[in-house]
Amino acid sequence: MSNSTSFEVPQSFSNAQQQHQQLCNQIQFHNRQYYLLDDPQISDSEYDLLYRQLLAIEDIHPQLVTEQSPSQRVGGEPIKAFTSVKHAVPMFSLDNAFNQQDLVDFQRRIHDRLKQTDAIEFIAEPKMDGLAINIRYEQGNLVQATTRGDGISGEDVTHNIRTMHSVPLKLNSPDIPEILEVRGEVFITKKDFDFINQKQLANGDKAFANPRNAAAGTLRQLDPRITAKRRLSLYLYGWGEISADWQQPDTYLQTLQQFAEWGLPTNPETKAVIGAQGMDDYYQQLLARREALNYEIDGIVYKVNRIDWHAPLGFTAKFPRWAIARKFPAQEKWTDLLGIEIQVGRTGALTPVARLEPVEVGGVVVSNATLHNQDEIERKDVRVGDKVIVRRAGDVIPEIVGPVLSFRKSDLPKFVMPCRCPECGSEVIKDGDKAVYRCSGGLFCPAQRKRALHHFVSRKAMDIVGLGDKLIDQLCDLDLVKHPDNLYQLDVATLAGLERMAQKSAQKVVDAIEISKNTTLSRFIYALGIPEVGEVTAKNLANHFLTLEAIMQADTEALLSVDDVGEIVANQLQHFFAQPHNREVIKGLLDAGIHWPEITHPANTQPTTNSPFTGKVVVLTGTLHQGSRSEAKEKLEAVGAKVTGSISAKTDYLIAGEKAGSKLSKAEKLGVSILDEEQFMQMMETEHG
Ligand SMILES: NC(=O)c1ccc[n+]([C@@H]2O[C@H](COP(=O)([O-])OP(=O)(O)OC[C@H]3O[C@@H](n4cnc5c(N)ncnc54)[C@H](O)[C@@H]3O)[C@@H](O)[C@H]2O)c1
Ligand SMILES: [Zn+2]
Repeated sequence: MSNSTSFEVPQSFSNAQQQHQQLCNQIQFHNRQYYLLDDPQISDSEYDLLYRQLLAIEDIHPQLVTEQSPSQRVGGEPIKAFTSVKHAVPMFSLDNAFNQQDLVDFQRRIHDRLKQTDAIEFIAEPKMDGLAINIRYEQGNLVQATTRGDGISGEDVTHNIRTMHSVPLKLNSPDIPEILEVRGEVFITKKDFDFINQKQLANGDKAFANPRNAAAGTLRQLDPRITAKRRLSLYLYGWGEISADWQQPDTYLQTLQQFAEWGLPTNPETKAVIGAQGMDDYYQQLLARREALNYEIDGIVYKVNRIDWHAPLGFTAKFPRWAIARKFPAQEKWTDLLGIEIQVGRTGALTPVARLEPVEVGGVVVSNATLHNQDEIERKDVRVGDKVIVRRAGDVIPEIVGPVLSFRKSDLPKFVMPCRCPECGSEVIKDGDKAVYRCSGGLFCPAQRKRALHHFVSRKAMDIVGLGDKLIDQLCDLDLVKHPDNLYQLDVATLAGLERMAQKSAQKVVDAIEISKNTTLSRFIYALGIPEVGEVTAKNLANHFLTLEAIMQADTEALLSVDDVGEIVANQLQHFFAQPHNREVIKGLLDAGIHWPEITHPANTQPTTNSPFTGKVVVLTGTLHQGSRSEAKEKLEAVGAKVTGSISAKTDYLIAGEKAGSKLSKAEKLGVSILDEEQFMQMMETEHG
């Protein structure tokens, strides 16, 4: 392994020796957890760091290298439950490269040893994140399959390998060597990994930390029926013992191609590349496609393609000198979950955000990650105080995969959503059956300020012309406006002082604000921006209750008797008006002079016509040719129809214009009467005339 990162190696021999011993102990412990128990206690990058420290010490103090050092041993000892099998040819690990310079050095070392100067041809393959297997065929029959183990002896897992559909039990070609050992990686696809983990959790079992772990846990099962269920995959990338009389092709790539022709699974991504530049091109190209592959890879493996060069290059205690693995930046790190903070969004939605002990993942330092909502936290069961797995794949925002449960020493309390908004102290309520929690202080909450104001001035609300989003943002940023009632205190001088505003435009805005004071009750209700209360509901409320006071005082029962108001809407209304802050702002608006004409003939309680649409629930969809949908809606409402946005069993008519889509099919399914535009016009006209 190359040492591109340098560590402080103690100069005094006795200090170095002491530190070396500590590292050996730590690494041996983690090797056991990882290779034998399939239960790692630290992330791979943390492990790699320990390992590189060990190498750095041994580099400066070579007398510390003994046969027992983890640097001289491959993997872990075979587990006792399986029969231990000595490999005919040892199974090695791979040297690691962490950057392009390491690959340049790798090629230079090969040049030196072979006394070559030309760019070397390598084969490049994805480094599958699974575990190594040796499969032995005799006279074309699969006779044994073994794990790598400590490289000298492995575990006999023939019973499990035989369950894999991709592994031929018999090779049928006439040119199969008497003895043929093929080597490759047993792995689990991303899809199968998710599937297995869901099953594990559903059965109350521990989820696997990563696909490698799942593959190892699955392959090292005593009961092959479990293995068979979990769908292992295999790609071959090498060989062990092969009968000496076999005419092996000259190159690595041709040998793999021969395996493929015999029906053995090999990775179609495998390619020949030239020199350090070729290695880098392949690396970059695969790194860019990493997410799209259906299996996890943790790097690229390069091997000298000419087989006759392998012997002169030879092996170290751990790996061949003719191969190297360039690691991808780690996508997953483990870190501490220090706290869960609540962010309030523009719509008042509360989002829990994990505060993390800062950790570098995939090249950026991550100290926060969204946990989305309460359901997500419960599903993942993350708790403050946990060690959590943070993942950042490609350019995707970092996410928390889950806790490392083996680290949870004591019972940590579960997370609960606060019942008050951290920004404004208003009550927090759950959004119907959705997993969203929302601050109910819509008019007052600083987090919701801009959005509340944009909505307040919009055309269908208070319709304040000239008060655009950008101007509102400026007013908020300068703290000139906090709540909608502050708009009515703005004067020309203040507005004229703002960016891109002149005396004349400022005067126009002030005039528009003044004009907006004369409004209707339904517009006013709509302008308040109460969640779930759209234009239609606002109109129905106004027509039903006639006054603002009545709406504000209405109890659930009264609210439910209004058209279009269900339990969710009733709940939102009550919570909204219960907030003292919201009431204050409403009072401020009325004090500023907002008024509306008294409602004497509410449209839908005293319909003036007897159209076939009177009292009917109607939905509009698709493109209409005679005027817009909102015009059609006005006409319908004028004859006492109730126009709603979605099809349900209560819908009486669907008016379907051109290019009607899902609403049309839903109406058909529910047996709702469907009218085209012409039929609709006819029905409207005949009754009017
Ligand atoms: N978290 C922990 O506690 C812990 C403990 C021990 C080891 N580890 C991790 O295990 C790794 C070291 O394990 P290792 O010794 O098995 O080495 P390795 O996984 O880095 O590389 C060797 C292995 O790569 C695999 N491989 C995949 N594709 C290959 C290809 N195309 N050609 C050849 N080989 C291919 C083979 O299984 C081979 O045995 C490191 O990533 C280390 O972080 C972690
Ligand atoms: Zn709030």
